[in-house]
Amino acid sequence: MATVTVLHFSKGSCTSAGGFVDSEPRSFQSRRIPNSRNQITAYKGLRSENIVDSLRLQSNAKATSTQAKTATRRASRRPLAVVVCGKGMNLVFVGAEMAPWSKTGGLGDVLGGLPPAMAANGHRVMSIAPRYDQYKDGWDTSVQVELKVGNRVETVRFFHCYKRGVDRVFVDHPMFLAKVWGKTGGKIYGPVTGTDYEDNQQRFSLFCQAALEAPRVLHLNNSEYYSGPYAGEDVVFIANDWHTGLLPCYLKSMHRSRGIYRNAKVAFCIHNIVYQGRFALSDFALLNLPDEFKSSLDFTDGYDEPVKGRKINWMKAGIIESDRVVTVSPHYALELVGEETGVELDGVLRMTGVTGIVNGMDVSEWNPSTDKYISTNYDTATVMDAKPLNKEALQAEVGLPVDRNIPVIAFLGRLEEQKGSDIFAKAIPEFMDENVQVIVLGTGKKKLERQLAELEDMYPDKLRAHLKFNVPLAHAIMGGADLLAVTSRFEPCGLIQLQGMRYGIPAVCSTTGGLVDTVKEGITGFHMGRFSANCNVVDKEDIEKVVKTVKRAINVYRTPAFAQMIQNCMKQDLSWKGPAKKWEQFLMSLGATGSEPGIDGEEIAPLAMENLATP
Ligand SMILES: Nc1ncnc2c1ncn2[C@@H]1O[C@H](COP(=O)(O)OP(=O)(O)O[C@H]2O[C@H](CO)[C@@H](O)[C@H](O)[C@H]2O)[C@@H](O)[C@H]1O
Repeated sequence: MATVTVLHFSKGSCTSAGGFVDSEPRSFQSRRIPNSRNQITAYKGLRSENIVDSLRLQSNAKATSTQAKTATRRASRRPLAVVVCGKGMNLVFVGAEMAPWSKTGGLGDVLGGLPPAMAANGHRVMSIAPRYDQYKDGWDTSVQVELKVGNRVETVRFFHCYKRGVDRVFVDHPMFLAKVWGKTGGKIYGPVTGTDYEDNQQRFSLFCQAALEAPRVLHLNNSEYYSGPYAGEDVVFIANDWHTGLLPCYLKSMHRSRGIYRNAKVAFCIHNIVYQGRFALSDFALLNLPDEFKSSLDFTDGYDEPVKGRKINWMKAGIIESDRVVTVSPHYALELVGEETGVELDGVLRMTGVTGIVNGMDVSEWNPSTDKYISTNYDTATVMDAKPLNKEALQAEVGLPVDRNIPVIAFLGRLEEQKGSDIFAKAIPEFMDENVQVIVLGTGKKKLERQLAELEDMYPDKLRAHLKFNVPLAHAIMGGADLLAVTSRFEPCGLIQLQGMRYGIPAVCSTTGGLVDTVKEGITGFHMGRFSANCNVVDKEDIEKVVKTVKRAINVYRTPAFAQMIQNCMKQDLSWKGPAKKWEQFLMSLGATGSEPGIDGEEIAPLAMENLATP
């Protein structure tokens, strides 16, 4: 029996079964030609007959004559040579968050950063998220589809922009925009953190269905190398977390049964197994799925929430109905199949298997040498001079005594049991006799926020608790802090420690999930050991682990070895480049028709405002 607390989502109310309305499928298989600066180099290497072949295929798909003429002109200008790049894949990422447009945490970061890295490697990439605000860079495509949700027919409209080589698609419906109005840090899933919208099942049922329509109905011509709808037989969908768990079910029941997406594949990515989308069994009728899918959703646990007894479980369906399952670090993949840590889906995951690929991070948004939120920019050569200046600026900004010689420990993240902010809070009084300052930036459960606010009252000259979602302050903390406390009970990958290392901050971290894969003891951080996964209590031994390791880190801070650790942290390539290659291998293994490897591209450098955390 797993001991991790599982959070449940509230149930919806409508009941009915039915189909959906759509437009005719279009068969289209373009020759994918890379589209970044580096990829243009590869394009030069294409033989002209490949390009002509590409044109013929494009024209089948109603590509415009202008495109054809342009490409012919290009082909005639470029030398003939051997083909140096693969054909790539048609990838469609689907997720409830997509930074910088929407983000409550790491899910948004991954949907923001991985797709451009895949595009840089020569794949044609779309990523789809709900439209939670009137994004000024998201244009109305005027394309609408009607979808059945519960017993209603709903109209969704697609908005779009093309950035960093990716078609970003936003699904527009009042269930998203009117509920959230841009407050994506806190209102994507419910009116306040920890409370869910009553109609979350209808919202995400609609979203999954819309995401399956987008590649088919949108005729996108933003890339100079790709055009037309994505949907041939070779689309690979990457569904992320429970909100997209029904995507493979709808693909089979609504599309494949009608001869569409026959060879399309779905990979299901688990960012956090604790959120599974468990609802009352009777809600199955809301989902417009044939009975044959009932067993994939059917789930029994020992909890009374949201109802006693049998339930449906969206994540379970995502795992079972997808072609392959992947998660965000190899160590977490091992934990997922463990009885104590698989949160009651370990048995299912042992059957399906799960691959672990460690996340990358957005090295453009998080770049100490260009970061506009820190007072003194720096790199590996200048970090030792710049850090003290940034620390002083940070201390002044948060209202702590300004002293460059005091080590500053930061804690940044959602204030939830997963992140162990309660363990950290209990440990703080035990090391406050040290000459140290603590800065917390986080928002989350009120109980946990209060706990930190009380500590600020206790230590007005040593601790600040900023209970907000504040991107500029997050950057300023990375620029000025010395140590990063990551006290997670479990951590699938963790992006905080990657961001910290990029800014020369060794992590003081628990030994779990992706923290095992990304933080090396004595080299890039300090490991505390594994904590109890029981979210209902704070284990005394875990408090001691935090205290002991924080004190150990403070002692190293005062030695030359710490300077070496800063260098070790900063010299790593933490970008999406390496993970994107692993993702390519993984997605190739799904065997979608026509899939070929891409090229060795560089991450497409963000231009202008594309990479800022708020659109
Ligand atoms: N108060 C605040 N103000 C400003 N920015 C804030 C903030 N609190 C958090 N952030 C930002 O939100 C992101 C949090 O990412 P994490 O990966 O650490 O956690 P999360 O648990 O949300 O993600 C889940 O998904 C990701 C992606 O797969 C996994 O890495 C992770 O382990 C898993 O739990 C970071 O970019 C961080 O800077």
